Amino acid sequence: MINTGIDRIPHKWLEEIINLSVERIVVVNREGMICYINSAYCEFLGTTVEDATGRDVREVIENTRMHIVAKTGKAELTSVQAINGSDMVANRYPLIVEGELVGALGTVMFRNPEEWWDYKRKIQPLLEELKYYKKKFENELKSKYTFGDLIGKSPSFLSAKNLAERISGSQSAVLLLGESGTGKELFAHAIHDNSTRASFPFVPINCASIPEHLLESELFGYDEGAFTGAKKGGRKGHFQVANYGTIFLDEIGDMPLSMQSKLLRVLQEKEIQRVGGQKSIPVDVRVIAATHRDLEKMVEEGKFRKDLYYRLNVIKIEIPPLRNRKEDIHLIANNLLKKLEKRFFQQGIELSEQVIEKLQQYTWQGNIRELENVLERAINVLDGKRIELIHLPLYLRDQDKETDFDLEYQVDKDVATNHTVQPLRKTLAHAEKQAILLALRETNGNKQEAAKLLEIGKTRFYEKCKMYEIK
Ligand SMILES: Nc1ncnc2c1ncn2[C@@H]1O[C@H](COP(=O)(O)OP(=O)(O)OP(=O)(O)O)[C@@H](O)[C@H]1O
Repeated sequence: MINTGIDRIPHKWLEEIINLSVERIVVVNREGMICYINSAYCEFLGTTVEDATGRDVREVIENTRMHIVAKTGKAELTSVQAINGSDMVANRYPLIVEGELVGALGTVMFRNPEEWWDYKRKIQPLLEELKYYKKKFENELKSKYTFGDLIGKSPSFLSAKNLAERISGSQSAVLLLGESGTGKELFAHAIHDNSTRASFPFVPINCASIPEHLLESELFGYDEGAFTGAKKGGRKGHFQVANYGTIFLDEIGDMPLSMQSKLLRVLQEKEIQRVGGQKSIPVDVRVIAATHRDLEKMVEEGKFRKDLYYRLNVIKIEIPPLRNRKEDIHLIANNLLKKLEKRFFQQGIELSEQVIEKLQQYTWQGNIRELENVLERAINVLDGKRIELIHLPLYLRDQDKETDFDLEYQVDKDVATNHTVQPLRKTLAHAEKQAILLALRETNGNKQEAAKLLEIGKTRFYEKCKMYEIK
């Protein structure tokens, strides 16, 4: 046998050596009976060495796992154990002598109570801060709106809302279409909230706001050393964070083509690969995508992948613009006022009849977001409780002047309500295409007749048909 030198240490030194190396120590046999426990540990536990020795460790130490380590032979290092209302850090080692598991040895870190208090004083605020951010992070990953928050009673809005409610439980992808500010994000929150995934994360991403070169690592994460500046240990991407939950890809129409193919692969394979990583990581995520762009047209123009469009467009929900549901304006305005009252610590603010009328006349290019801004501005300049015309921005107040202009430059009602101002070139092209289609309809597809109706030559007519891709 190798002489380790321990034999040369006088026996009565041993206990002091142990006590100096670790303040609190306990040794149990395979049955979990305490063979040895030092007085410092006993003092901390509020017992005595005489009382504790020979007893089952579970009777002496709260939340202990020493009896388990004595059986499994597997060490448990730096595990947090609550004793006497404090979180202690315990190390538990299997005691193996001559190759045989004979029990376990446990130590509790910190050499004396002062050290523990000192540690606690330094660490406790950090733990609390960590807890606070953890909670905040978890809350941020929860859906913040329910279907109850989606205000509107107009048939077109209700049909979108009912469809969204009906398909919430499904696992299929959803595509939300609608102008900016119509409430696409609200719909996505509500769908997640009403789904079986509600207790898992809801992760909203704005594809337009992330620089192209970062999008992949943001969505799929990266491994350590993937690029200069990559964090040690790598980082999870949004898809991994959203596991078992829902990812909301807002402004999907702004996703670069190169990224579209990567997204398509993830949707098909249901697994991701981190940037710089080799491993495929399975993910179970429902995708809700949204855009204000005309995706079909983008597909035609080769700006959006057709296969990805079909993947995302399993359930399409179109949210109508505010100007097409004027009957909802008053209702939504009142609802927004209630929210704003809370923010501004006010109560009982109301809209005058003329204001309601003005709000209903306006075309709301920015939809509900614009309405929200108009009301917030009004509250800021309000003296009493009633929002009057004077509290509205000039462009809204002076709609009468617009009416004068309307009288002078009479615009068809249909054009005024359904069309936004486009570059003249685009508007003319649109009108020309419509005129050709109308003529062809009138003549049952006879091109010569149609050209005659339009009073243009045959060659020009064929050229234009080619240009507008009319067969
Ligand atoms: N039906 C609704 N009832 C009440 N408030 C709504 C409704 N729809 C939208 N809002 C409010 O309007 C604002 C804009 O909504 P949201 O961000 O969901 O629109 P969006 O279509 O996603 O816009 P963007 O395309 O610009 O991202 C939000 O403040 C939201 O609370």
